[in-house]
Amino acid sequence: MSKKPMFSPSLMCMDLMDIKHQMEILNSRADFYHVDIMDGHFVKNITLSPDFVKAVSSVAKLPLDCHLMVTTPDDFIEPLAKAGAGYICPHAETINSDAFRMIYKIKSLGCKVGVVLNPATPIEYIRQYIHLLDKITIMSVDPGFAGQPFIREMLGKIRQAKEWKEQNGYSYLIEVDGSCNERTFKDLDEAGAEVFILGSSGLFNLDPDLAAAWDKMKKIFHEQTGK
Ligand SMILES: O=C(CO)[C@H](O)[C@H](O)[C@H](O)COP(=O)(O)O
Ligand SMILES: [Co+2]
Repeated sequence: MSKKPMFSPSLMCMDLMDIKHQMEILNSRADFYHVDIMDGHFVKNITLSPDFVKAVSSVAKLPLDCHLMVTTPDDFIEPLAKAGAGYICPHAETINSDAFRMIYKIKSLGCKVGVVLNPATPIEYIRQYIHLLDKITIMSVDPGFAGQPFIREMLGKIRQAKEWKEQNGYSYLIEVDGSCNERTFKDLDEAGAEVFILGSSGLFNLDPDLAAAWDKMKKIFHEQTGK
């Protein structure tokens, strides 16, 4: 049976002058909100923050899914849980020395836990704890910026995540971050992606009216995947 795709608009790609109105439109359409948190160190950019999560939590009717592009994710876990994060997702590259401690800490605060993999990081890197995760996110661009070209080599990593999930009965969601749009939906879906993070090319640039942009995105997705 073909699974229903899930969509997660990337809030850093929104019109930041119009956040409340756009979230009201997306509340009844999307499945998650993707919140990029960067520290200017793990990646050379600075975007959203725990304060942002707190500010939008009163409007958000969907889980706030926090993608931590920071060198010291431990510093962000409690502030994010308090701010209303639904999922807290550090990068695998930043938790090698305390992965299990970090995973259990996130769960103990009542949040779901995800881990994000850079394009250059093999999926084997998270093999020892993958069964504990609610979500794995495969970056299909190097992290830090929106609007970059898709890295096709990531399709094999998505297939591997799907194979392990099916073989072992794991429950993690398989999510893709980076250049999910009309050029990639078909290949991503065939490989096994379940959650598609939508940035400018996948959603926000499709139409100045966000409800119309959403309909266009859904139409494109359906034409390409039959879903
Ligand atoms: O993590 C990210 C970048 O480091 C993001 O989630 C971006 O918002 C996302 O990549 C934006 O989507 P795009 O289609 O790649 O512009
Ligand atoms: Co992201």
